[in-house]
Amino acid sequence: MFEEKANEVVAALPWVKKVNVTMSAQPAQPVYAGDLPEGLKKISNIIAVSSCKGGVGKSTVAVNLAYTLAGMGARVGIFDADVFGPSLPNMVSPVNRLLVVNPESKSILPTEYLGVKLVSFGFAGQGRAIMRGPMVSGVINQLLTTTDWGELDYLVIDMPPGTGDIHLTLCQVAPLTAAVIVTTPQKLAFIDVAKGVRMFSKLKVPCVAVVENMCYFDADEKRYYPFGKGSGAQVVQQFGIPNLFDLPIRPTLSSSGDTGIPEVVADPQGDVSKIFQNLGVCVVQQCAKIRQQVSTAVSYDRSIRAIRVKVPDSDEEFFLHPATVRRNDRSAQSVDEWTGEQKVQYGDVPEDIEPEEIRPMGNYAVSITWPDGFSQIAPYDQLDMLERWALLRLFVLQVGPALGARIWGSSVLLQSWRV
Ligand SMILES: Nc1ncnc2c1ncn2[C@@H]1O[C@H](COP(=O)(O)OP(=O)(O)OP(=O)(O)O)[C@@H](O)[C@H]1O
Repeated sequence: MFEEKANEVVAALPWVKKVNVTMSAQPAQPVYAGDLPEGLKKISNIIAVSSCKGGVGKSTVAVNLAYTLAGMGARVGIFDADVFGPSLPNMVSPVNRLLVVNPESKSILPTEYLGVKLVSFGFAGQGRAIMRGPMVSGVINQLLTTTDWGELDYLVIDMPPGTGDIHLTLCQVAPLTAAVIVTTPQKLAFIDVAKGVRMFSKLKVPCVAVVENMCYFDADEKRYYPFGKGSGAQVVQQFGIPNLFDLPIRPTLSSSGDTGIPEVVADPQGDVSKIFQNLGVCVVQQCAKIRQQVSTAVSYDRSIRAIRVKVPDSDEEFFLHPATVRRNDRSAQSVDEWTGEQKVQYGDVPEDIEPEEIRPMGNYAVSITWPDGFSQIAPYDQLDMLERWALLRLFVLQVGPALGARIWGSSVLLQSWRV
């Protein structure tokens, strides 16, 4: 398309006699090429698809996301990190269902289906595994790092459910670019999402999207929400993750898990494929942003004991008092997720607390590590709100006690509403 268009536009110039278009692309370099295992060196982005509970559709999302990215022209691989119950072998139909080891380099060669490279314990010819934790970590480590993935734009990792050892192993071995969290709309699932975001925050991996799977189904010209409307808005507010995708319950999605043809391949024009297209675009954009480090710069200025926030795409910057930032943490450790009641009291946070480390979490938040080891996720929106709140307080102090007290009262209310 680009070639044709370039030809057409250039040929239309009156002084052009002949057009010769050469298409080339500069492959993106992996972010941390330094100490990486050989097999991972030529991978540009590694995306973890994760859920805290089993059976919520994580593998379905991972596989369909991978084939969507491949459909967009990217070079893609899928690593099924679930050693106990690998799902990948049922969801795709490669001709070769066994991984091959290159006798010279001793590296594993992935199998392939419709151009996507695939590695799963289910293709290792071992049957279902009965292994203890350290063995599992070892197997995963070996499978991931000794595979010769070649040049890939995206490696999608279908993580095992939960937030355990295997996740730590994976994050130590492979530099994850971003995570996509899959959940279902039940109220309780919010707590799972929170756990997942927190785990990835500790591992310094930004969560770029949440997929709420099995949200609704359509019947008798009506839309039904069998598990309730979900807690998407809460996810957006608390963690500042702007990208939420609702996937419906579809018999075709379920059967595609058994037929070996991903839904986005079987029905590329269907509704479900459109949702995956949007998810794919979101992942591509977020990865590009993460790589370019265009996120808001948040740093700690020790000389004035203030957290400096630089607003993206502008020269504007503002400063926040570290203790105020810590006191306004909205995580489960600080606020009761059910009642909204504040657990951390004002006096619990020392006035002179200083952050130990501030790291960007993609484009939406920073992760702040405090001296007591607590890792706080502070969405940029929240930091911005704290700045407004500080300005409001200044205004109250200036307008005098009587009017000030009334405005102060309403601003305290604002504060507790987390506007
Ligand atoms: N939106 C959906 N509509 C209908 N069926 C679905 C949908 N999403 C997933 N399923 C089905 O639900 C089952 C569980 O999905 P999947 O294997 O993707 O979940 P998982 O979270 O990866 O599970 P596990 O933890 O066991 O790996 C599969 O049979 C799948 O086909």
